[in-house]
Amino acid sequence: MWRSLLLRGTTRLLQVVDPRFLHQRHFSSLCLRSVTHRLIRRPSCVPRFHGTGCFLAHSGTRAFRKDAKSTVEFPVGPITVTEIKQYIRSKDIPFHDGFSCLHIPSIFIDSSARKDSFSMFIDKTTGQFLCKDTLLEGSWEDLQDCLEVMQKEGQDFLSPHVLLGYPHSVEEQEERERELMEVQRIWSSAVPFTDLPEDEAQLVKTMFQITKVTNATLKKFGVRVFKPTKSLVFPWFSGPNTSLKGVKLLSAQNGEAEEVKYNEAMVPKCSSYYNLFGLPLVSRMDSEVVLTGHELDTLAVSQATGLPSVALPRGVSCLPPVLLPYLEQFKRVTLWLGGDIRSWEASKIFSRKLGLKRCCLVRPGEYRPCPMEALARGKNLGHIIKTSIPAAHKSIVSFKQLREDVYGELLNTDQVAGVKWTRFQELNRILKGHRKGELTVFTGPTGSGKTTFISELALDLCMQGVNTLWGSFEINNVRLAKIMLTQFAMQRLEENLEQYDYWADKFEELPLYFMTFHGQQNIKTVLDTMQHAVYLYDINHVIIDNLQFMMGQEHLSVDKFAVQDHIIGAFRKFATNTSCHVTLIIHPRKEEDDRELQTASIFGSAKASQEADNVLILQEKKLVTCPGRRSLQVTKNRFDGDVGIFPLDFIKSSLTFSAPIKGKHKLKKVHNKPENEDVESSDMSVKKDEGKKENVNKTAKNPRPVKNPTKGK
Ligand SMILES: Nc1ncnc2c1ncn2[C@@H]1O[C@H](COP(=O)(O)OP(=O)(O)OP(=O)(O)O)[C@@H](O)[C@H]1O
Repeated sequence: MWRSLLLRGTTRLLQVVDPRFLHQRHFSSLCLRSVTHRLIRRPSCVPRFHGTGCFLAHSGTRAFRKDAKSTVEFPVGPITVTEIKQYIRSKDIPFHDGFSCLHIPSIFIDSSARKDSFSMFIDKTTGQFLCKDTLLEGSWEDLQDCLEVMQKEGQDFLSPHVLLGYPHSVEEQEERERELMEVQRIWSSAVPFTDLPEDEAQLVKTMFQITKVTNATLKKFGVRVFKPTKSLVFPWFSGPNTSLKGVKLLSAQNGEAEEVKYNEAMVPKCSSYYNLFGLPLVSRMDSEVVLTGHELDTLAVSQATGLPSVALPRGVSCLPPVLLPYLEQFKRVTLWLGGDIRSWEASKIFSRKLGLKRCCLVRPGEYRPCPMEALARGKNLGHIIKTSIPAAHKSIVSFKQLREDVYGELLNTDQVAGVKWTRFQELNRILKGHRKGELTVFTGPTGSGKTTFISELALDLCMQGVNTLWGSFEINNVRLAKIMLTQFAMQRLEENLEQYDYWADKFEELPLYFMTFHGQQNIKTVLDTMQHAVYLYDINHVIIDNLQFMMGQEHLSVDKFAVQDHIIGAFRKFATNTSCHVTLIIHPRKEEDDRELQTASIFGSAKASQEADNVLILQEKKLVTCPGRRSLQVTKNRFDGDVGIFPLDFIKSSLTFSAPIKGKHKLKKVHNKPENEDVESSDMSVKKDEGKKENVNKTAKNPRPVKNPTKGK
């Protein structure tokens, strides 16, 4: 019996990996082995599914312990909720149809001992399950395996202890124990806020700018102070006995204009552990919750309104599906994630996962800052929550409904323009930033450095918290990660191997994931994988290198343009539907060597440039004096129409492209002429009127004090 279960496990493919795997020399075989070892994770050993699949790879004398937070074991085919329901019905299991999950009685607890009769949750999108009583988690296939076994054996529950023999390496076990000890050490040496002398407590509150938060609130949420690092400690409790599973340490630093800047550290590492802050204070009877993006915001909401409130562990960067079961009991979820556009965008995306119908969103704005600021400014938080807007989308709207959105965009021009690159200022100048939901088409001559350049472009964004998924079909993930790591460290690591671990550790913390496809792929499989990764990791940027690998071989002679158009259309739709930015690398047609590429050089019909929001071309002018010189030309920019070109110098040791020394190349303005007419490859050319840009920035920093009659009522 077990043999067959394990064999079945081997058939599952690992299709998305995160960078922490990429040091491994025998990646795929190890992954498969880890799947065969494991049927379901045991919480005592592996507290969450993010920690599953840990394994060891040895290379010479070095050993890498990999914490497989984000391996995704795909269902053999994507599962639908109808299929899940059909299967469960076929096993005569009763279920409740929840918002994001189906609820069934736990199969790991004897029916006579079940406290809550429906304590097991099956994610409607992925089929992953979580038993809240035992904290067991697993994939849809795992669950099916369990149910088949139960049926065969005629049992009405399975003992987790018999079932879950997952051998952990000594190193893994030690690491886990170390982390738990560290959690305990911090927690026990931290001082409960209310035990601090009043003057010290006031000092801490002033430092964190939380003077309006009462001691009673801090006590209620169990907030402590860790003196050695002058940090606030927020506990994460979970499990049936509400035991301490982790802590978040928050330190405060004075930023510009007397604003406080917070730094966070988490134990266990943030990438391997997720929990909702404030969960133990939620009663089983509560049917309403306010979801915030920060622990301090949860304190503010709770104190000011008395409403149940929980905080997302990693703020607006993600809502891991593993947390969804804990939010199932609420009939109304108000998302108040912060006071900026990023929080607003995140709340719209997260509400899809939570079920639109029960979600209400607090729209950020002058009168609705983040909850802690609202408390500090004496605002009526209850009113703000009451007047939050339903997330459910109406297909026909009037301007009355849109006017707040329009106002928000006008007020926050800079944020609306997207995430700015730190390494490519010229690109900021032309494109203004990297925005959600757009499609960027990128082309350039064969071997000109497209992959290398896009790698750095994406890395820059990823380093700023843009959750990134790579689909590299041409070069394998190890090579790609090597390029990215070199660009990250900005040096030739081959010559500085002693620094490898230092950089690899930092690199591991990036929200970066890789699809494990290689060579020709079916577009549907790729899109399903992307969809799945967006759901699991809130991916904001997908890079596809390159489109030709989805074209298939057999149809090429039939109508390759139609195939390409179809693929581009599918990526366009994906970007729009998921609010995820897709960067698509497309090979150009064969051009004459001495001619610059233009939008029309993109292989295929005009569909690519029509569908794209941005078209970027890596121009290669073969100069004897400067052979590595490239230029990046933006030939389409739907956001504000600015197009232009600027030079890129290639630094071979770090594989990076940087803007040449200032003064060497003068900025050249061009009019918005048809592409390529005014291109001089060594000049930086921006069509834009610079004065206009200055104004935009000023507006963003000092918003017009126009009173909006619809606001603040
Ligand atoms: N500006 C440059 N000057 C010289 N070499 C470069 C430059 N940019 C990249 N390279 C090197 O050229 C090689 C090919 O680069 P890369 O794979 O990024 O090109 P590509 O355009 O993606 O190729 P392909 O057309 O095959 O997809 C790599 O070894 C890379 O380090």
